[in-house]
Amino acid sequence: MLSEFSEIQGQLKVLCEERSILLDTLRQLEAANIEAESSGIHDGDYQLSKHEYSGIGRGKYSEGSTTESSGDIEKQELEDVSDEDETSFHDTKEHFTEPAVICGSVRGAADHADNQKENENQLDDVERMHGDKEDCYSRYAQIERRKKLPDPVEKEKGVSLWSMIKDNVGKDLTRVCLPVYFNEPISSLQKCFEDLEYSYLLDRAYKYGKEGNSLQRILNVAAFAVSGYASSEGRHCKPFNPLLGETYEADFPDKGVRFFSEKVSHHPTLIACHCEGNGWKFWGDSNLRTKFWGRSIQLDPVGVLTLEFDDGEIFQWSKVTTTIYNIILGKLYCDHHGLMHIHGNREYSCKLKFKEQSILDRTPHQVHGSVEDLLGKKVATLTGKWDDSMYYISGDFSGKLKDCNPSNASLLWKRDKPPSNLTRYNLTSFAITLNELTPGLQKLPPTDSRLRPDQRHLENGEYDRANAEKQRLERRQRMSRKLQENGWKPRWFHQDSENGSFRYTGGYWEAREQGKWDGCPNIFGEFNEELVDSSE
Ligand SMILES: CC(C)CCC[C@@H](C)[C@H]1CC[C@H]2[C@@H]3CC=C4C[C@@H](O)CC[C@]4(C)[C@H]3CC[C@]12C
Repeated sequence: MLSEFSEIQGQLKVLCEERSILLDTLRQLEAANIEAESSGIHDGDYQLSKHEYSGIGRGKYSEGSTTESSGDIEKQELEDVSDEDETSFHDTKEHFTEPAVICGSVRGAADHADNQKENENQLDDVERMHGDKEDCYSRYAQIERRKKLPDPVEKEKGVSLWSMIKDNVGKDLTRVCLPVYFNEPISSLQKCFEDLEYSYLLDRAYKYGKEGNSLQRILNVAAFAVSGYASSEGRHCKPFNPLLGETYEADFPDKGVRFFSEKVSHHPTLIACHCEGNGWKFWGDSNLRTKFWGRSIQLDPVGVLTLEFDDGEIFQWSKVTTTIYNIILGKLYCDHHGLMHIHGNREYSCKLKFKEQSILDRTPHQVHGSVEDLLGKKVATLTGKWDDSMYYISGDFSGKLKDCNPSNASLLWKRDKPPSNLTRYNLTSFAITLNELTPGLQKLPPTDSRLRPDQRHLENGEYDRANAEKQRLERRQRMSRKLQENGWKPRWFHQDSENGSFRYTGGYWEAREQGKWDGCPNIFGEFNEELVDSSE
């Protein structure tokens, strides 16, 4: 009896080991997949050698396999982001762990010298600021949105993963479909809208600028640029790579914004977006340049984001580098680092430094920076963390943050609390609402991400069906190169012939009003598979 038990225990141990090796291998595959997608190489362009697969079977794996499989990927060197000649920033962790905060949204930066005595409790201030946020919202219609994802229909199955690998040993990866196991039920088009979760900062920036407070305007814009990163904390799954021509609309009257995005190119992968709020417009297109470092992947977003206020003030910036660590072994996490320069066309510009996390760093995710006037004089200092909050102090404290009294710090932005119903995807409350088919969405075009079947099945926890559909749609995706070569054009964006950036051509919301979707093909439907083969 005892020996039987220990035998079973031994078998279990072997199975567990095999499972974790399998998961690591899948991570590697998926990592190669990310690299390929963003370099314009499609999922099917890999070959995984029999040697590597049989390695899995034997309980070993080759660490270099992803590098090998991505051998033909165009390797682009990174621009050297040298910050040496930039502002020298001081580590503020001693001073800003528990600052007493004055709400940035209530007063202008200039008043602060008189208000040093004010030592209010941080919580009250956050509430006060959030009260201000509510004020912004209450003008708009309220829409009832879901608080959690649907309960999964099936249980998650490790076993089917194993059989997937087992069944594909030695096969050309063109024929292998990577399982949805590593995906989150959100497409990259929807993920772009996550950057607008804290769009109230832009409403606030607009209001301040209109009142003549341009310093508060840029401070809120800077907080907005940082706030977009908050949702990436604790997220370990990959968004769905949209099909060419796939779109996503987000009409959020409750936030006073309307967002629209389209996948405008598959080779290279490019997404364009356009968002309108009260008194401002925000647009951009994004492409990722990737570098594979063995254990980590570095993603460098290429492209400029533009924010234009109705009074003509414009701000432009680019996103910083994101590195995903531990893609082979260990706990996967991502960090954002580098310099973000927010260029304004009027009085102020802003420089923000996202500090690279080091192993010994007790306070990771720090962001420091300053606002400069036209003469380069620092008029305000910013400090905070991209996954938590941003504060400012008026005046130049970049060189002497240590001497400054933390009660001067004013809160600009604080991240919302995580939802009470955490899923394995770690979506924020906002992200949970993005793929919901709310009652008002009957007139969606056939290209909307919400109608993508594999993503819907994953959201419902129907993993087998999701995998089958993903495989079918990936075959369709392989036609994209041919389509583009044959002159395929985005439906809602136009590429500027001079700088290559994409601008919204208009008409989407008007077409939606009438439910008229001429020129919007049923990209998720059935297609002629012969066309796929001829394109390869
Ligand atoms: C199996 C492995 C390697 C899966 C890793 C998946 C996750 C962590 C990766 C896949 C794609 C990544 C995203 C791709 C693009 C951007 C835009 C950038 O401006 C901010 C980071 C962000 C939002 C990345 C965050 C991390 C991310 C979601």
